[in-house]
Amino acid sequence: MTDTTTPQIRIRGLYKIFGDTPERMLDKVRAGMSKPDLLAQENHVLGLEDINVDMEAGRTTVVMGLSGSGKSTLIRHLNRLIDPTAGEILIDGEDIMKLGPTALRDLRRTRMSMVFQKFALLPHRTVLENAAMPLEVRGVAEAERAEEGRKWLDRVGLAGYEDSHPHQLSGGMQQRVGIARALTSNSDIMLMDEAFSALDPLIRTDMQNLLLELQEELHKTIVFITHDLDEALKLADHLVILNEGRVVQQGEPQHILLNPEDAYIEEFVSDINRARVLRVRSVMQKTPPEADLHGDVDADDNLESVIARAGGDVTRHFRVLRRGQVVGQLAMPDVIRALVPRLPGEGRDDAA
Ligand SMILES: Nc1ncnc2c1ncn2[C@@H]1O[C@H](COP(=O)(O)OP(=O)(O)OP(=O)(O)O)[C@@H](O)[C@H]1O
Repeated sequence: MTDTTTPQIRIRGLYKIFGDTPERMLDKVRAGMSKPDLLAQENHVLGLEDINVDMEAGRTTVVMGLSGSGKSTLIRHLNRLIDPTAGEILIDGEDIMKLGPTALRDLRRTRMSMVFQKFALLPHRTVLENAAMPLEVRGVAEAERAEEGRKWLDRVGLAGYEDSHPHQLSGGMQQRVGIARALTSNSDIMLMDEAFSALDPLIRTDMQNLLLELQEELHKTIVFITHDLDEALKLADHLVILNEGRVVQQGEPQHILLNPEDAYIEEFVSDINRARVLRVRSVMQKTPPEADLHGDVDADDNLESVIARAGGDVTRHFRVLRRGQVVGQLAMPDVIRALVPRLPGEGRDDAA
């Protein structure tokens, strides 16, 4: 992963108000009218309020929030299933509100793909036909689409199931077909709306790992919606937390975990297994170590593995490597401090 990034999707000052006269409600919302007041006094629903998010090319942006926080409303703006009440959505620098019907169809068919919570496979079509569907819609010849479909089915672990029908597969396998179908479309942008939420926990973990593996290789611009914080922390390069239609905090997941900006986020992250989620790079000291440390750890190791390495010895002090280069040092007290959430009355941790 490089450190230089470009936003492929930019959301600027986006508002969505549901009701009969949403534009007339904008000034009231901008003047601070709350979501409950807007509903009680004006009979309008505040879906999204002043959303500003940049989604980088080749990275995974996770939008996380509880039910009703506005996640689906947000993702549906990206392919214009919903039009905003105010604000802009730029994809590759282009304002998608200005697209004509042909350009909009092109955006939906070739520039982005979707993976749905309920898989949305065609029951009477074979697995291969489902996987190749984006190419069929574009009028690609059968032999070519079958080849592409096979390639991606193989890549998601479904070689040998080409002629099966969706109902013959388990939920996890059906979602693999959903992912293969998205990859067959060869679009840069993948929208994933609660894509793993219908799966059993172990299968869900498998699918998350599959997505991480594919992403290492393919560098898609993924927009992943979830209500599950563990999933969000695992998958996100950039994490956007929504509450009541507003972005309450966004940034690198490790940074959010170490620096919750308000009580809502603090409470949200309080139950997380920090040792598993936090990485050495986020808590190490960046100064070069002096000699005679107790071995090496990798900047991307999680703290759980460092604790295992230390074997109960709290005086251990490691050298930190990234791609074979020394990038810092990590003492066990740094690890312990990062694992204990901020106590009342203390200052917040400093993130890397
Ligand atoms: N068509 C609509 N008309 C009126 N209100 C709507 C409409 N669509 C969404 N809303 C409201 O907008 C808010 C955001 O809903 P949204 O479905 O985007 O949330 P969500 O975070 O995706 O929730 P869930 O996880 O339950 O799907 C909610 O208050 C919802 O009731």
